[in-house]
Amino acid sequence: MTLAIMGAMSEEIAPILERVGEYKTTAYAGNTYYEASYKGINLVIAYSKIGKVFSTLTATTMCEHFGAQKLLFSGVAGAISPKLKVGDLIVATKLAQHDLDITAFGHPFGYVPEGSVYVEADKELIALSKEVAVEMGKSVQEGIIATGDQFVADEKRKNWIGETFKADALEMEGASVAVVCDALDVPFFILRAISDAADMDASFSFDEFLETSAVESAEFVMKMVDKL
Ligand SMILES: Nc1ncnc2c(CN3C[C@H](CCSCCOCCO)[C@@H](O)C3)c[nH]c12
Repeated sequence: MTLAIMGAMSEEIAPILERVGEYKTTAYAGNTYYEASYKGINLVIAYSKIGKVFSTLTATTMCEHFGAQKLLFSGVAGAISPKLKVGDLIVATKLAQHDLDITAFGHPFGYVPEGSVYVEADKELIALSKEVAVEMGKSVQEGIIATGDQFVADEKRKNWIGETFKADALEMEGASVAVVCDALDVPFFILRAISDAADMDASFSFDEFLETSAVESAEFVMKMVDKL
């Protein structure tokens, strides 16, 4: 089985590469892909670079060019739910694009014809994450994640996203990865560790907690890989 492990920033996959140890590096389509054999599983690892377009390219490449049959995303996110604090983990049950807007034609935010506002993550992988959470003694929240091509650092915008999509966290890649994997029939799982509260202090919090939150998420994802 070929398994894709994806992040958006180098800091999000660095802990994965460190854990894997040895890997083959391939330059392809403006990005770098790392392949490794890990406990009998062929891994393809990459960070996409920031945003929905780059993450669409990487997720598609991992599936179509490297033959990934499942995709796990590990990274950080901004909290919307007040229950989510820095370092907390959230598993996406479904994801939406908060900056997709043709409401001028009467459609809901996040919707375009022949699409859907939400894309649901793989239930088996979510169930596996619940097992890992118990084994690790970690409380992992499940919720809706909203994705957009903006680093959100504004209480008003954050709350609008939360109310409009009933979202618990926000980031910049998950929903585009979801659309790709859903279209290609590749089971996917999106895990994020909170790095900030998407408010006026977000950029400072993000800078402070990116690395530690990225490790939190990566360690959890690798425990899932160990059980696949
Ligand atoms: N509040 C927030 N709003 C939106 N997304 C997030 C995320 C999730 N990731 C982090 C990263 C955004 C960082 S852009 C700045 C990078 O600086 C690079 C050096 O200048 C992008 O890949 C999405 C954490 N907090 C967020």
